[in-house]
Amino acid sequence: MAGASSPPPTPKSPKLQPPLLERAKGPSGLDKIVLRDPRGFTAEVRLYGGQVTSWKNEQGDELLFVSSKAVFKSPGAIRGGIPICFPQFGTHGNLEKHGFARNRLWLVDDNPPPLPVNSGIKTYADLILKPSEEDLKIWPHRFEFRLRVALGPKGDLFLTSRIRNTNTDGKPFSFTFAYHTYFSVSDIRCVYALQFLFLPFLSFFPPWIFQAQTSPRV
Ligand SMILES: O=P(O)(O)OC[C@H]1O[C@@H](O)[C@H](O)[C@@H](O)[C@@H]1O
Repeated sequence: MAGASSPPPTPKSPKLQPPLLERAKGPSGLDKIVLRDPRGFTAEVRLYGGQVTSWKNEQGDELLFVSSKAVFKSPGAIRGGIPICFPQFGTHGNLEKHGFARNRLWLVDDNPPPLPVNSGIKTYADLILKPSEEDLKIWPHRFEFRLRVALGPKGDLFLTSRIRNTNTDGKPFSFTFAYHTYFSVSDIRCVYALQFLFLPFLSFFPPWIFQAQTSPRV
C-alpha cells in the first residue's frame, strides 16, 4: 500500500501514434485517404477511380504494382493498384473498356449504412460513386456504389462493394464488375489462388470458352 508520503507516480508520456486515417490533399483538393494499421500495415485509396494504389506490410514492402508512368487524373485510368471495373468488365458491352467507375472522381461517404461488425477491423475508409447526368446518357441507370477499404487484424486488405439500384421507377439493371488487381509478384511460379479451384472461368484466349480452374497455381 502506498504511504501518504510516497511521491505521486510519474505519468507515463502517451505513446504517439500516427492517425489511423489521414486525408491527403493533392494539388486539386482531396486526393487520397491513407489507412494505417497500428501494427504498421498501410493502404492508400485514391478518390480518382476509388482506386487502392498502395498496400504495404509492416516492413513497408509494397504489395501492389503501380506503373512508374501511371497518371493519377482524368481522363485515363490509373495503371496499377486495384482499378474497379464497373458497370462493365472488359469489352463485354457497349461502354468504354472496363466501364467508367475507374475514371470518375468518387466522394468520401461520411455516413455509410452499417456493415456487419468485424471486431478485428479498426481502420477503414468509405467512398461512394453516383452517376452524373453525363454518365446517365451513356448508361441510363441510377445507382449508388459504396466501397469500403479496410485493413484487417493481420494487415489483410478488405474491399467491400455495395451497389444499390436507385432508379426512381425501380427498373432493374445488370452489370459486370471486377477488382482488377495488380499484385506485385517477384515470382509468378510461387503464386497460388486457392479459392478459385474448380470454378468456371471464361478464357480470354482462343477458343474463348468457359473452362474450369484445375490447379490453384496462377
Ligand atoms: O489497358 P486497360 O484498359 O487499363 O486494361 C487493363 C488490362 O485489362 C485486361 O482485362 C486486359 O486483358 C489487359 O490486356 C489490359 O492491359
